[in-house]
Amino acid sequence: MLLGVIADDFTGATDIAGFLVANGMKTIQLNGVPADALSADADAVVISLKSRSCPVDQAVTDSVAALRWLQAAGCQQFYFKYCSTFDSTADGNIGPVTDALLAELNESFTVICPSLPVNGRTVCHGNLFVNGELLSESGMRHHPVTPMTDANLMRLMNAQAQGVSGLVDYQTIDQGTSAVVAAFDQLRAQGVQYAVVDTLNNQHLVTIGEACKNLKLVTGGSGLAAGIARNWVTAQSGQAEALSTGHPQAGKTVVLSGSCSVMTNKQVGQYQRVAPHFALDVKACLTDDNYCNAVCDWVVDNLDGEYAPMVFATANPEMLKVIQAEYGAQASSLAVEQFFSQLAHRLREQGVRNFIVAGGETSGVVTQSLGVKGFHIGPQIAPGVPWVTAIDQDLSLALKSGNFGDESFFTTAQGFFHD
Ligand SMILES: Nc1ncnc2c1ncn2[C@@H]1O[C@H](COP(=O)(O)OP(=O)(O)O)[C@@H](O)[C@H]1O
Ligand SMILES: O=C(O)[C@@H](O)C(=O)COP(=O)(O)O
Repeated sequence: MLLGVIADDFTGATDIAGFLVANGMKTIQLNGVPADALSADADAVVISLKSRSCPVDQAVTDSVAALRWLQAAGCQQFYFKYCSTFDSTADGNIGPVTDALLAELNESFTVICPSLPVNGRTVCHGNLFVNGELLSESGMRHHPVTPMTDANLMRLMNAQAQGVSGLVDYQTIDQGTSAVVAAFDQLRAQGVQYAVVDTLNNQHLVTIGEACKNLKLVTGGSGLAAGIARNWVTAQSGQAEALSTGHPQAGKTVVLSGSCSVMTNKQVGQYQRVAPHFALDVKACLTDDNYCNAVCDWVVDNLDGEYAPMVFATANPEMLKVIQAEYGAQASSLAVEQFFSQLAHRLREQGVRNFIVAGGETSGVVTQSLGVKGFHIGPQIAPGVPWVTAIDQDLSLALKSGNFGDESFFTTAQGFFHD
């Protein structure tokens, strides 16, 4: 085992696992920290946690446990994967988890690299942009759990973490790997622990990846995975083998959407035109004990059409504001998550074998409730969203991060089925 990845949510984990496979590393994804050692033929192991929005102590404990497991598995470099839109406000978990991982590794320096240019996430002068808009002016400012109202990564890290952030700007990165390594050395000498790295394009990620070769810990979105994988890939890349084990089979399929992102709103809107759909009533999730059975029956009645039925909680910012004002932001999002968790479990009992899920937290609860231990990684439906197949059950999932994929994502995903 070469590379160990600790991902702070489940869509994030499949996102980076997909990029590692695409860049030639045989990769396996494990849901949570396994109780035992693993004898798998893999170059990289991705452990998915649900640590993005949980209490900070739990995020630290779970992340350190994952690190220790990966060390015991023989990994030589470690990658803390978080969201390409950071998804972590001033009191978020990225800073404390980074500090704890550095301390555990006896290290004092790492990079902060959320960028993913293929999906429009870039960093310029330390500010994170989403499709050319500042993060704080993008749809992410309305996120139900982590509303991002600051785009400056140094400021966010300084608020969350114990240490100090510095910047490696894009002019330095344009100068190539040795200039970036020299900038890291200079920041280290100034007492900086976290180097925020500007990234405008994929070439920058390759340069940053090379410059990170000797860092025990790197942190970032999935974009940096391509650069890091290059440092490890050997002639016997396992891409084709890994892709075939992760391919989905035709079978009963459902779409569950618990994301309220701008792109998921568009995807849900488009899919409603062609497929049976059911809009969740948050009040019923909170108050009606029989609601889940009723929705489950509706899904089962609609499984035989051309396209899979969709159950969605997805709401636009105005609708979300009304719901949150009435029931509370935390209570309503929890009720929706619990609903999807129960529904997924019941649908599995009804023979559903393919789950297309939109939303990181939503994917986390669905995967946990299905009791999947880990995944083989299959083909990418869209950048950052591969089909994955359970290592221990006859079950495939497409775990879509809120803002990933294009408008026809849900139909495109169903075009991958083998008989
Ligand atoms: N209609 C709704 N009302 C309140 N909360 C909602 C609603 N729809 C979704 N949510 C909650 O919003 C959160 C969305 O987060 P997540 O699933 O991670 O999506 P994303 O990938 O877009 O961040 C979840 O906690 C979900 O339960
Ligand atoms: O890095 C990303 O953008 C994704 O991998 C990711 O973490 C997405 O999180 P959600 O938007 O909560 O799905």
